[in-house]
Amino acid sequence: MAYNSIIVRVELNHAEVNFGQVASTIIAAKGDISSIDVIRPGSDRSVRDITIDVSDTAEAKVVESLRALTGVEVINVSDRTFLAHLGGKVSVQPKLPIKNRDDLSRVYTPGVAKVCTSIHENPQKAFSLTIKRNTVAVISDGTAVLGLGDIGPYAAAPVMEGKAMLFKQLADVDAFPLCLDTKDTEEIIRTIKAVSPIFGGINLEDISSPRCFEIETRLADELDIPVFHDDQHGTAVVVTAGLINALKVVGKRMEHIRVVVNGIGAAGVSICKMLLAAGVKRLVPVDRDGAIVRGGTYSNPMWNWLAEQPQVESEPGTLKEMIAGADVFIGVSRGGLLNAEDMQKMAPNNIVFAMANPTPEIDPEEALPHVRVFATGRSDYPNQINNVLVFPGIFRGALDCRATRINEPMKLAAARAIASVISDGERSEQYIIPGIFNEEVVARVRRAVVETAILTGVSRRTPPDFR
Ligand SMILES: NC(=O)C1=CN([C@@H]2O[C@H](COP(=O)(O)OP(=O)(O)OC[C@H]3O[C@@H](n4cnc5c(N)ncnc54)[C@H](O)[C@@H]3O)[C@@H](O)[C@H]2O)C=CC1
Ligand SMILES: CC(=O)C(=O)O
Ligand SMILES: [Mg+2]
Repeated sequence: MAYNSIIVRVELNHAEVNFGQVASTIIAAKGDISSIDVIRPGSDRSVRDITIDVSDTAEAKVVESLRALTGVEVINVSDRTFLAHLGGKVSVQPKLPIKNRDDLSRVYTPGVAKVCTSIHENPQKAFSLTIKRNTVAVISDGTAVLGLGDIGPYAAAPVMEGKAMLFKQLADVDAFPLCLDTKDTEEIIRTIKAVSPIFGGINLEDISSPRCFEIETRLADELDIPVFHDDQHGTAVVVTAGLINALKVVGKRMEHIRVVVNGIGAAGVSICKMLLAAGVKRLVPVDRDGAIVRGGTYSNPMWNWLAEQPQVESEPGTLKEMIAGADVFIGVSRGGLLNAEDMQKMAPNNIVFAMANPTPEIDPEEALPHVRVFATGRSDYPNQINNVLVFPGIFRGALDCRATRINEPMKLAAARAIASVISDGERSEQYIIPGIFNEEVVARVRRAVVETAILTGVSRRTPPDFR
């Protein structure tokens, strides 16, 4: 169930109603009052803003009950989430002021010309003399936005702006959202290559599979800056980190577990690949039409790759059949596919990562009594497994060492670094993955990424703290 925060502005006629009755009405309609602001006091009438946390399903009921209360006039209902988006969420700020003509002639023409000439003579100077060294593009075509599907480039923008905010706040990376009005693979590749000179890295986001695989591979090969499809690799890294710790909690090992991954799209393919690299020996990838089996033939080339892996089971079946006896379920598909009965069919000491956003594959309240370690992609339950734990630190490290790419060893090092933030004494069912605001996360991921980039020969610079 999704929760929202609304602000209801009400005028109370004190001869007919008191605030206690208003509060009781809200609570009876399943709203939770988090703050009250008096906008206009008065002995006969007063105006107040009441901030109410409420589930999606109860929101209309709360407002209707207030409207029905004698002596209450509902003046306005505003949704705090929409308010936070008014005018967008990011802006571009100059780093120095232009106070006089002298400043002007330095940052712009004529002074700027000699800097341009210098970069023309040595293009590598773009890293030191432009925003390239700290700027990443967050690029989507809007075809697989969260679990909402193909909602197009305009509707994708709030997610891309949100990622840009997270890049800046968590890792001081300047990120710019770009939403492309094309779904054509070649046109996307051409466009990204054409805009790439100003960027030090490309974070691909919410591009549906299987196009995302070719787009990323081609760009990574054809550009000399890191190209990272966050939904594939960011997700695989954070899942691997969470699983390393969850297995320690339940006392199982990668080599012995049977894992069902549901939703073999961008995130699912990359998760399967990383789990195989991490030592999983029994893997059941499942998509809409059921299990992808060893020896099967599919139109999706990545599914064919999976069908060739010896660790992939050969038994066909639906998700509900395949989940029986599984030690681990990882969902990167869509919301509301499973129920308590399915959880009960799993092996004892089961681990469930229901990561579809914004609605997980199973309602957490329904799952929790039947699952030993439970995680979602959401921030309102413990164990938020979300790629936001990965992309800021990975790019911080890659930019700092001017990596030409983000390779497999760098991703595995990042996963281990995230898992290592939680000590043996701290680890528990409710704490397998560090919180997003834990400053150790970016610091450790950055360090692991830079060290591994240097070791694997993809860095072009050694940051001062590594010399
Ligand atoms: N928590 C996190 O950090 C992340 C969560 N996700 C979530 O994972 C989901 C998938 O994301 P992407 O891989 O980027 O999308 P995608 O569009 O590339 O892949 C989705 C896959 O799920 C499959 N699918 C849809 N309905 C299904 C069903 N009923 N049963 C089995 N498979 C089904 C589709 O056929 C497709 O292969 C989304 O809900 C997204 O929000 C994705 C990335 C990170
Ligand atoms: C978190 C994320 O990237 C997604 O749900 O698509
Ligand atoms: Mg995404």
